[in-house]
Amino acid sequence: MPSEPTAETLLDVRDITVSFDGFKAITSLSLSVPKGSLRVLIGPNGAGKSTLLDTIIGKVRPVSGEVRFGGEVISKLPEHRIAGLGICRKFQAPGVLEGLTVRQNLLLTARKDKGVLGILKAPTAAEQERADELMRLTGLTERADVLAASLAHGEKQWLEIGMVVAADPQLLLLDEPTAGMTAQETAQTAQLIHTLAGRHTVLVIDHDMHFVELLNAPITVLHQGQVFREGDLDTLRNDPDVMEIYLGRPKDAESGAQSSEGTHARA
Ligand SMILES: Nc1ncnc2c1ncn2[C@@H]1O[C@H](COP(=O)(O)OP(=O)(O)OP(=O)(O)O)[C@@H](O)[C@H]1O
Repeated sequence: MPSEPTAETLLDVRDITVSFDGFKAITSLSLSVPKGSLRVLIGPNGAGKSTLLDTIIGKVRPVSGEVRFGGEVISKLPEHRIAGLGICRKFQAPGVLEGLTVRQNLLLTARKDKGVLGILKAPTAAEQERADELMRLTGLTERADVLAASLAHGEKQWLEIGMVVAADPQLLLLDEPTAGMTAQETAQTAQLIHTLAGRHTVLVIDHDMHFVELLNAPITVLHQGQVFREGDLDTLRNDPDVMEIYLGRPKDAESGAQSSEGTHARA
C-alpha cells in the first residue's frame, strides 16, 4: 500500500489518473514523500515513472486527482509557478552551457538578478561564494576553470545537479542521474545525493540496481501506471511478484518462459 500523508509530508500525490488520448499512463496513483527524505522510484519500461514526474512539475495534467506540495494543491498551477514553489527537475541529458566554465555555469544559475542587465553585471561576493559552495558540494572545485565541454560525462551530470541545486529547491527530481556513468562515478553520485537529502527532499528514478542499493532509501515500484509495492531493496528483491514485473522474470522461470519487459534492469 502507498504510504499515507503525515504532518511531515512535502509531496502528496493523491489518486491521480493521467490519460493520453484515452490511454491511461497513470491510474489512481497515490504517493506521499516526507520533507527532507530520499525516495527512489523504479519500475519496468512504460510503468509511468516519467509521466509521474511530468505531472508533478505541471508539464502533464491529471484528468482526476491532485498533487499537493506543502499542503497546497499545485496540479492546476502553470509550470513556472510550480517551479517557483521550489520544485526542480534534472533530466537525463545534461543541460549545461558547454562554452562556459564550471564556475561560469554555476554563477549563471546562482545569480539573484536573472534579467538581461543583471546577468551582465559582475557577480556579487555572495554569488561567488555560492558558486564555490556548489563546486565543493559536487566535487568540482578542481575543475572550476575547465570548460563544461571538456568535462567527463559524470562531471557534467554533477555540474548540472549543482546548477539545479543553485536554485535551492525544496524538492529535487532526478531522472536517471547515473545513466552512462562508470561504477566510480555512480558511487560518487550516490554520495552526492545522500548529502543533498535532508537539506532537500529528493525523488530519484533509476534502473541501476547497484545505484539503488547505494542510495539505501525507501523504494516505490510502479507498474502499469500504479504503485505496485513500496519497501526496501532487500524486501523487494525477495518479492516474487516484483521480480516478475520488474525484472521480467516469470515466477516459474524454470519453465524457460521469458517476458519482454524490464530488459534493461541491471539487478
Ligand atoms: N505523450 C505521450 N503520449 C502518449 N503516450 C505516452 C506519452 N508519454 C508517455 N506515454 C505512454 O505512457 C506510458 C508510461 O510512459 P512513461 O514514459 O511515463 O514510462 P516510464 O516508466 O518512464 O518508462 P521508461 O523507463 O521506459 O522511461 C507508456 O505506455 C508510454 O508509451
